[in-house]
Amino acid sequence: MPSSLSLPFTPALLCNSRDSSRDRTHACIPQRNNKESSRSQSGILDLKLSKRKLLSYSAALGLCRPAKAEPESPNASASSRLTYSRFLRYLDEGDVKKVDLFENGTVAIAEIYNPSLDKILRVKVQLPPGPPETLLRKMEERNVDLAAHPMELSWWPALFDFFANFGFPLLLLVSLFFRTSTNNPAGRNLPFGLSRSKAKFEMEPNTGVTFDDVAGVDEAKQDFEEIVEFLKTPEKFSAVGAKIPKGVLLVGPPGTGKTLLAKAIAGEAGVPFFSVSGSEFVEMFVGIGASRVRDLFNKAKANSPCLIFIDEIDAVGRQRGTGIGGGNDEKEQTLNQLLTEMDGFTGNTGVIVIAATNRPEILDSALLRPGRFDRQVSVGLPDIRGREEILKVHSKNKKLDKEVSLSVIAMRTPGFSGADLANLMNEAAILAGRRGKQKISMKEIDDSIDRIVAGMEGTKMTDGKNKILVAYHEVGHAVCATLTPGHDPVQKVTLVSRGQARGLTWFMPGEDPALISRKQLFARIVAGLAGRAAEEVIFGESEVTTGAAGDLQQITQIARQMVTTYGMSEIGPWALIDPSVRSGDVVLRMMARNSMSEKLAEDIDECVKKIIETAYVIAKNHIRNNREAIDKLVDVLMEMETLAGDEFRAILSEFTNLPPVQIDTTPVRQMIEA
Ligand SMILES: Nc1ncnc2c1ncn2[C@@H]1O[C@H](COP(=O)(O)OP(=O)(O)OP(=O)(O)O)[C@@H](O)[C@H]1O
Ligand SMILES: [Zn+2]
Repeated sequence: MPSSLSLPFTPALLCNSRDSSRDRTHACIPQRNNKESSRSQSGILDLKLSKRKLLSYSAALGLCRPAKAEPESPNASASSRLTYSRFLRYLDEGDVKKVDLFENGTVAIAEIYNPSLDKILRVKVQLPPGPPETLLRKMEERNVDLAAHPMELSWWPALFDFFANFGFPLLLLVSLFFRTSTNNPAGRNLPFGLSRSKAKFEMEPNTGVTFDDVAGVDEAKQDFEEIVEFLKTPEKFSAVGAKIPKGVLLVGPPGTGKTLLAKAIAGEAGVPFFSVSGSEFVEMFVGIGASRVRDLFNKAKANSPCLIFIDEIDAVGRQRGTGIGGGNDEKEQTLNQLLTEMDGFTGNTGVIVIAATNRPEILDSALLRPGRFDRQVSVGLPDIRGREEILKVHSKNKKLDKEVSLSVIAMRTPGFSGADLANLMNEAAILAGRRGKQKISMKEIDDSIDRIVAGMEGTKMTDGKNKILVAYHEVGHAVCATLTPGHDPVQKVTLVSRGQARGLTWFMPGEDPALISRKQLFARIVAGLAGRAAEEVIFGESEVTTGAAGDLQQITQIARQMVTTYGMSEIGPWALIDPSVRSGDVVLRMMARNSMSEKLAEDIDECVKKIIETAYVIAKNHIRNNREAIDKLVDVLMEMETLAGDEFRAILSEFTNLPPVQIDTTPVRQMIEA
């Protein structure tokens, strides 16, 4: 079976973490394929091997430069790169001897035996974020000497790499540098007029953003009210000897409005807003970051009261002294300078520093000490009410059709961040424009959600065996989901491909995924297995395809989490894996597994297997017992290509008694408001 057929149903009914809710909304969808970062938020269902990961994985592969010196080269050093796929090949052949993992397991330095040279070569391999457990297991099985370093790879191998690529031009640059600096004995200037103190920060005298522009983060806004007051009238606080925090750490996943919130604080207080990104502080030349920090604080103090916003503080604020060879001097100097500046605020200088990160756990503890960033404010992904509020903000300047219901959109978009929702409304407006409409209708919004979640619409499948197979696979998902108590209702089933998915079955969530019962999780496993079950029952065991790969990854993940995280198995209500062990933290995950007894690890596998086997039997029974209905549904789907949830249920109910469907936001709202 061609691998292109793989993942026709990329099962998202089966949720994940950052996108957990989203997946829940739309079963059978691939993870979003738009801007994604490896920064993930631990959530109720953290699917490590989600499609999102697979996408970023292939992106990582795509990013690998053609190996400059593959291990065949006798000159290979650790800075020689090897593509991930070639690395896997060496691993399969047993030629990988030693692997050191860095950067949370995303970068490996591997020692590989090259038989033709009879030599061991050191290469650098970019791994996908959160390398699959199977990769670790494979390395263990092949007796690879594996060491994980909870630190970042020091800058010098990167420099090595840089020299290997740009050695000659760099020599030229260096000679130019000396020429210019001899002209300027103070050495204050760098080549080509790049002044050492050239500020890389931006200053907005008035952001024009207010709290009304930031929705769904009421608690965070409350936390900042006092700071706004202070920035408005610092003297009021100084007069009574009140000490106002100098630094606040804003923690939250990407796109949740951290920058917007910081701007709104400055806007509400009517003070200038200085912003800089942590990664911009750090430059190749040691000392520049520190001088930029000095510069920034000097300018801020001269403009007080004001607000400094440091985005991605983790880029400079990681724990110090952890790189190979003692760490990265430039970063350390920058961080030290930042600490010095913050300590240097005596009394109320009227400068507040807000820093944003989505990885507070990797920050140097010195940053979090009293007098520095000693307050933390969290902004999470918005809940259903928050999404509705954010949608209101972003539909203010848009012409919406009367039938457009923001609460229905909010319901259909669990897992979306504020930035995603802003993007959604914009996409819908563009689509309406392209369709020559005067107003945005629900159709444009629905299409935009599909596009954001599942990717661009693909080419139509031609009639033939593959199309029939995908139709049975999708109808299998939809029928089993409908017949299994606890599953969300089908929103639509379609053979229109999107992204890498050949067909999709979408579900309408009944509520936000804050609390999911065991029954619901089990129902997702049954429905997730139903595509494969349909293939097997209808076409025979030997005809099943690679199309269920994504489904299987997701349901396995859910089953494993039921056992290890949610205490929903015979092992009992224990957290067998520390929830802080997030999908990306491969090092911690390995340690967690290693610290477990053999017996416990076996028991976990046994329970996971049992859950999946039971669910598979149920799914196959549903397919066998409803064959007539399924055949009819496949006929109609082949003809129409897309079936709306109601149409689907109407046909299915001709053959079987269906449980009543409730697609109504009211109960959710009542629940939230209660
Ligand atoms: N809570 C929100 N209310 C209204 N709009 C929002 C909200 N959150 C995000 N947005 C929209 O998304 C855009 C991007 O958000 P912003 O840059 O503030 O996120 P961020 O958390 O700083 O992201 P990152 O971590 O990626 O820097 C905003 O300009 C705004 O249009
Ligand atoms: Zn499927």
